[in-house]
Amino acid sequence: MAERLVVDEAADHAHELAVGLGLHGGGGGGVHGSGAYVEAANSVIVSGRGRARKRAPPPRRGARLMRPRLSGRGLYAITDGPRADLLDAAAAALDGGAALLQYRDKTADGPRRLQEARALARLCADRGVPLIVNDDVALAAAAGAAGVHLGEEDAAIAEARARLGDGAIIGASCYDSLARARQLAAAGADYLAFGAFFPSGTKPGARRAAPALLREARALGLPLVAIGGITPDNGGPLIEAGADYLAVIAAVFGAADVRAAARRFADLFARTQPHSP
Ligand SMILES: Cc1ncc(COP(=O)(O)OP(=O)(O)O)c(N)n1
Ligand SMILES: Cc1ncsc1CCOP(=O)(O)O
Ligand SMILES: [Mg+2]
Repeated sequence: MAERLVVDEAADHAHELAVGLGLHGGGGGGVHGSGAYVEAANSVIVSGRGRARKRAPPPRRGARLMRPRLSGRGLYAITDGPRADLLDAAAAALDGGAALLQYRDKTADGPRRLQEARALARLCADRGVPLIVNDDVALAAAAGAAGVHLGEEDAAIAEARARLGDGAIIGASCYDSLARARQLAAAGADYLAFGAFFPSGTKPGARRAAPALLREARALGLPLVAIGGITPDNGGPLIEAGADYLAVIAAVFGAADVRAAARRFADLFARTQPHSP
């Protein structure tokens, strides 16, 4: 236990170092590191710097190092495609209290996507909020994002983990399937996303899921994300059912006042708790 605390202390110190050195694209909010971050944590332990007092034993093969990569709850704001004011809109969502940000841009404009993803990664690092890139593992790596979100048409978790490292946040779409959620949890997903829970103008053809699925998925022990047509007015029951994060596009980035829209979700989380099973 004492050794575990030493590891955690060293990790905190190394996190600051890694962010300061620009080694860590995301960070804060309970996220623990990229590959560089984990290496930095270990070097702190080995060199005896900071408050580290004793060298920790090497982690068991396959064991998760230190704390989970994602903890907490709140709004998971997802960008809504090309827009001239992307950075300002993203900053407003963070000002409003978004706990996670996803860069989702389905265009094939590689140079613009790279430039935007890098700018968002810097913004998020400054705010201590993880940036997740949708679909594109290579873009997440090139931008220095905290992680990637993968659906059924995207790369496998193992491929993303190999490319992004042990500290990356890898989220996975489970749609309406608990069986798929079990598989993805076993494959190393850091959060499980379900939905769509409501009709979505952003993705009209999205498969639908029912809130009871969230209640069942709690047993998997990973953070749960709900997506699809979510607003501050309909999101409460999803939190009560077990959603740690509400992933939202239109009700945040389609709002005239993005900051105020994000704030309404932050307020919803502040006043809503999960129901016990
Ligand atoms: C948090 C979150 N959950 C689900 C999705 C959807 O992913 P996917 O099914 O791959 O669909 P696209 O977003 O790629 O159209 C998501 N992006 N984020
Ligand atoms: C990407 C995605 N996957 C299922 S629904 C959806 C879109 C969510 O956007 P909105 O919050 O605008 O319904
Ligand atoms: Mg996808």
